[in-house]
Amino acid sequence: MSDTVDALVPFAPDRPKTRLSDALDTAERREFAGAMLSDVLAALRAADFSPRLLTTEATGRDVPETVDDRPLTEAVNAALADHDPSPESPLAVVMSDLALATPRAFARLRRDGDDAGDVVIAPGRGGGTNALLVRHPEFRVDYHGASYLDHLRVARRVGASVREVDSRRLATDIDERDDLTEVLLAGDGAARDWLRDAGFRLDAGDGRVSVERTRE
Ligand SMILES: Nc1nc2c(ncn2[C@@H]2O[C@H](COP(=O)(O)OP(=O)(O)OP(=O)(O)O)[C@@H](O)[C@H]2O)c(=O)[nH]1
Ligand SMILES: C[C@H](OP(=O)(O)O)C(=O)O
Repeated sequence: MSDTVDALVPFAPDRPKTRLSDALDTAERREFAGAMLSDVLAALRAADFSPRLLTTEATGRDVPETVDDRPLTEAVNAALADHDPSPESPLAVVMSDLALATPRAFARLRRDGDDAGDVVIAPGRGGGTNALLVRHPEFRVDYHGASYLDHLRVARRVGASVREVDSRRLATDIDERDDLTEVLLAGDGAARDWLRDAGFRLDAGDGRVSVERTRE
């Protein structure tokens, strides 16, 4: 396997993070999604991945990108077909909202050896699939819903072995207001800084840790 592994990072800057609408307005969601993406790209690079955005519109960022406005599953499957993954040329698919991800956590996806796995899955809390590393040419994705279970089924159908990465940092995707607590507790990058600058603070007032916004 070459030293650097290609990593596709789906990104939808046109309608970012709608489930955070109760915490952030549209412009803020765009900025915060961009900050999380910056953290993910930096951690991937530090773990020797070579990231490429799969984005619904051009971002102007200093990273290679493919613009594809088809729905997520269709766009990722087109990229998988195009890449034709193999043990010598794997393709990772990593979501852009993993604000706690570290180089060390991403490095766990790309372990070599006999038990490396034809498909490596880092499940998200709640049944999603936050990161994949695909070495099998016939594996295809089916996102949304309990995609983790769907991906286990797809792997079984095409005869691909599965290795699972059980990592709190990869399992924590930032979708809802409560998830912002995790960013303030365990993040150390641009997303954590963005939240602090926007006035978000941890609040342990009633014994349960949550976030409060001290100013708009
Ligand atoms: N290229 C592409 N990326 C997408 C699309 N939908 C979501 N994404 C990205 O896929 C990842 C997971 O997205 P989700 O958390 O399911 O959805 P989201 O759009 O970020 O947020 P919600 O609007 O709250 O569902 C994130 O990196 C998104 O930017 C899409 O249609 N095309
Ligand atoms: C893309 C989707 O993300 P979620 O809706 O679980 O955040 C999934 O992982 O299937």
